[in-house]
Amino acid sequence: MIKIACIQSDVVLGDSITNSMKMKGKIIEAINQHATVIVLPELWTTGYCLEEITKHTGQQESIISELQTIARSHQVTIISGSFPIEREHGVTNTLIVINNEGDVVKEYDKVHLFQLMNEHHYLQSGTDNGLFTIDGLEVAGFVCYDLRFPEWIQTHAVNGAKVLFFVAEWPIQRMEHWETLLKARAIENQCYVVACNRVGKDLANTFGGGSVLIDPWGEVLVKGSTEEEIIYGEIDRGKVEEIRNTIPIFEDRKDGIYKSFKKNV
Ligand SMILES: NC(=O)CCC(=O)C(=O)O
Repeated sequence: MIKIACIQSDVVLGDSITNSMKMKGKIIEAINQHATVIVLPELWTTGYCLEEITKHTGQQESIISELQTIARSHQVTIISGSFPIEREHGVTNTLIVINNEGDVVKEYDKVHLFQLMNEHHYLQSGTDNGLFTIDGLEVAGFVCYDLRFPEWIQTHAVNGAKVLFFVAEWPIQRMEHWETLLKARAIENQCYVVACNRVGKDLANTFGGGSVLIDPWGEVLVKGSTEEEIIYGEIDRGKVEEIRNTIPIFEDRKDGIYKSFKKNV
């Protein structure tokens, strides 16, 4: 069993220092509750202050380094939400994974930028996949709007992922979509889904929380409210195999037919 914690926090817009001080306290709280995998939301250090995002990118490295120290000292994995990262071609919205030895083992740049929140004007999208491992278990991580692209997620399941992590700033008016899509991704991929969303408001949006742990049969094991809180749940490594043996969708897929699809009319 792997004990997971999702830290569903509020974010002070454009204040990486305040946000990181608060988050470090919450991570220690989760460690004291014996969580060994800790998940944080999307852009939790800055929020969506995209117009001035380049002012904040310089502060991210030292925050990531502090998280690495916590991960190493307490031997926990931190799926540390996403950060604005300055790259040669521009700023990316990047999921960072730190393993229980304190090493950054994955940097996944959000592939699908969300136009409704102006990401395409300020950020660059990624092209790499979200696969990584936790103690030998193959898993994958995604950022918020990526959730709406089932082919992208399923490609990771076909390539071995057994747990799908989503980090998000998902507004409250679309919570029905959030819950339905997360459940669908769990059922259609026969994977655990772990999703961590922020709460609170920025200048344009109120965010809905509702962080959740769903098993590979689609059962919701634990679900957050619309307030700040840490939700806890457990992943049973054997459960994915059990569900995949019951309905063997990965054996029954017809990849060849999907790829050779031609419209005849
Ligand atoms: N931060 C995001 O990518 C938000 C995605 C979202 O709200 C949606 O409805 O999709």
